[in-house]
Amino acid sequence: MATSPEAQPPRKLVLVVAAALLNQDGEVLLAQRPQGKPMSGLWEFPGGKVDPGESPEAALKRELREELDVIVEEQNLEPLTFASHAYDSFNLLMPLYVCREWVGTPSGVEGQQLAWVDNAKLDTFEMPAADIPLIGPVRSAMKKTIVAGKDIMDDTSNPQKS
Ligand SMILES: Nc1nc2c([nH]c(=O)n2[C@H]2C[C@H](O)[C@@H](COP(=O)(O)OP(=O)(O)OP(=O)(O)O)O2)c(=O)[nH]1
Repeated sequence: MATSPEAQPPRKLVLVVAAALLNQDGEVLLAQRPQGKPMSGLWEFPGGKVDPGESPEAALKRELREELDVIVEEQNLEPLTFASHAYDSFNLLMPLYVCREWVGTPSGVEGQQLAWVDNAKLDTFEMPAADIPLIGPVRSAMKKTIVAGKDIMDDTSNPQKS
């Protein structure tokens, strides 16, 4: 007998916010989930759960400070896309922001490995199932950085363009 959606056990909704930090070379920062946590070893976008009463942007600013020791301004968090994924025990809803400006050098405060990853290598990092549909939009944002950077270089090397 086919199961109707109503027959599925209820899962709680978990709201997580995450950031694709993009550097000037068009690379994105990924963090490896530490041992002892669910999905350990997989590579994810830095972020975490939104606390009750907290705005998504405030939560992301807090998580990036706690996890990476970087300061971001909310105005530098640009909404990109979101993930909506049914894990076995919960439904994940995860807005993903692009961040191109921050203060500080990202470091793995909680002992997590970090990697700056270029477009060509993104496929080689194993990510949580929820993140797979995010890769396309992140790649587009990475390409935009490189195109914008090239325009700036072209402008400085060609004074007649200014
Ligand atoms: N930060 C982040 N979390 C992700 C991504 N993809 C994905 O499925 N997740 C899931 C993993 C976790 O279940 C949840 C993130 O919550 P979290 O990092 O605050 O929680 P956690 O499981 O590490 O542990 P805890 O804080 O509850 O102790 O979202 C991603 O790209 N970034």
